[in-house]
Amino acid sequence: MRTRHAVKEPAPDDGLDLPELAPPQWNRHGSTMLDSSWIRIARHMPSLLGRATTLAWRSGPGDVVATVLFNLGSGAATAWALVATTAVLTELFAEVPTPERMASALPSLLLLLAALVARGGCGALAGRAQARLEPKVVLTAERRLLRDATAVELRSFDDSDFHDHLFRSRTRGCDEAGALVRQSADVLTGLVGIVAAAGVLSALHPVLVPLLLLAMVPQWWGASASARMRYRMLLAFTEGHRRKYMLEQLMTSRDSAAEVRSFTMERRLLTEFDRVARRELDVHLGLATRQSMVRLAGDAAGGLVTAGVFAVLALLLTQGVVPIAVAGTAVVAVRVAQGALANALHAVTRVYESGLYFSDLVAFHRQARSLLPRPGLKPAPTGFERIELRDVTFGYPSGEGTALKDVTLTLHRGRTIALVGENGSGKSTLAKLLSGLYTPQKGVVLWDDTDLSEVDGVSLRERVSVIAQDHTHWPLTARGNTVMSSPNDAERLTRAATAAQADRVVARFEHGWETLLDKRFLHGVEPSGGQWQRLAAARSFYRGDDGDAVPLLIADEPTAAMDARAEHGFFASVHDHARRTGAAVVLITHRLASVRMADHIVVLERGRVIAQGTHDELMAGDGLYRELWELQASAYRAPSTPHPGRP
Ligand SMILES: Nc1ncnc2c1ncn2[C@@H]1O[C@H](COP(=O)(O)OP(=O)(O)OP(=O)(O)O)[C@@H](O)[C@H]1O
Repeated sequence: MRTRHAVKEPAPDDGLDLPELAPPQWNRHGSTMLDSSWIRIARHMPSLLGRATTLAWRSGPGDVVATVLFNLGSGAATAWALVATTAVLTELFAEVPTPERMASALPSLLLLLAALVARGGCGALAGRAQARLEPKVVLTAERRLLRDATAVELRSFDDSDFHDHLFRSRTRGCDEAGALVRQSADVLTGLVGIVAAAGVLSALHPVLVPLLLLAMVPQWWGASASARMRYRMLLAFTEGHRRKYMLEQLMTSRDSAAEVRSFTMERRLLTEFDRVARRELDVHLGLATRQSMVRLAGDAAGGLVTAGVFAVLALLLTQGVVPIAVAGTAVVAVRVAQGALANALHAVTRVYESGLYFSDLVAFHRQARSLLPRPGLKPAPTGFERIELRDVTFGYPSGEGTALKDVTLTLHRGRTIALVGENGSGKSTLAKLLSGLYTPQKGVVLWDDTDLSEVDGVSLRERVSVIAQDHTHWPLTARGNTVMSSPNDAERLTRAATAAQADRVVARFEHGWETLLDKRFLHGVEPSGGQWQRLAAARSFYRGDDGDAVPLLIADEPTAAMDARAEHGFFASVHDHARRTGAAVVLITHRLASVRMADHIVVLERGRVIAQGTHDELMAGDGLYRELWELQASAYRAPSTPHPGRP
């Protein structure tokens, strides 16, 4: 019988029919820009220009001074050129024979030429200073972002708010800081041009200034319409672009290449791509028509108003209100001012837009400041005889409920403690608290009598060696991946590599320890999962092999990808490490056969310690540990069943 709500099975060449995407972080201010009025933009302008100046001053004060001075110089040269134009026209229209007119106009002509050269030179030098300033500003913003991102406490990365701010700042904030400064300088350039034209015209005849303002109205309208058009276009294209990007990634990336083929997804992906691309093309064509209509209307309005302004000038001329030379200069000034205004208006909208994205960066810095470790903490103790957790409770900022609840246990120097429990029971969280990456919300972690919440995190982490469950594949050589930030020592490297059996991995690399472990580099190689794990284990043995300086070694699922021989060797090395260095070792693993060797075993369930003791003690009871142990052991003890169909 058919169910009423049967799900339609896609045909193999149907697209993927992806649902609506969440709004992209990098374009989150697009709709704000679409709805912003000039009044709103003008209200924000002083503070944005102030911010741009401060930012620019911090990054390159010399270039800021040069930008301002050369822009002012360019404005002065524009005014000078307009005055010289009037003088040239006055001489040319004088009622004297032509050779005499030419001769007397020559000095003014030379002055005009000099003014134009000066204007061009100042413009070029201002442009150079601006071009130098932008990358410096971006660099300052990037450095500050990276400094804050690496300085904040680890828990910040579990906070989705912090993530959003960091992502937005990284993807657009820094570049927009540079754009904010560049566009602010463009606003200055445009304003200087307008002021120069208006100043000269008001000196020539006051009636010319309102005429100039009138001639600028179509520019204003054109700038508003084209800015709105631009944002509408960006918004309309965003969704399609992102879908196309996602599909392109799936079809071209190395990670998905094998599955695209194994599950024969090629046709469905291409069909979906075509569908999205066709929709995007339709939007594009529709917008192109509307854009040309707006441009046509803008040009027509601009032409009409400019013709009107010239008609008024002609009237003033015939009435004898302004002489012909002044009218000629006014025509030039109107063109200069219109050009400057168009540039300034475009720059103003971009300053506003960049300012919105830059505000994300400012918000990130503000948040990062509140997430820095407390200042004035004391250095970590050099060692301990025992580590004690008393009633420790911990919950992740973005997690639901608590990951650890009222955990109390003790670790001793030179002994191995194993944490066991089902997925999500809190083992890794407990390891992170022990390694000083997180601090509990309730209860204390003590190294002898020192409460770790009173200890500087960096100095504490220098005393702990960790093999993380999701260890990082560093884009470094095999040596770099093992030594990390410790001093390079050949004997120590050999010891660590032997303990983790990473020496056999390295022996197979053509360049030995100098082999780059990243395929993105020339001659780089990609180790297998198990080879990476051996290297990660060597990394922690290396760090731990530092006399008494590193008294705690934590291994979280260190052998999940290792073969049976490597796994056995690793656990033997861990116990040997504890005996040899006197360090306390915390071991997290689901392979209970390896746990048996631990001096003490702690069983966790839903964030609570439900049992602890030695293997024999726990096996004597009837709890979770015994149940899990029996399950694993029975898999090995089960008699082999013949394969159906085989004799
Ligand atoms: N970064 C995080 N943000 C929010 N919740 C988290 C985070 N990491 C872990 N948790 C939650 O904390 C609880 C304990 O997780 P934890 O990783 O400590 O378990 P585990 O015992 O190590 O599990 P596994 O055996 O699968 O590695 C789980 O409910 C998990 O969903």
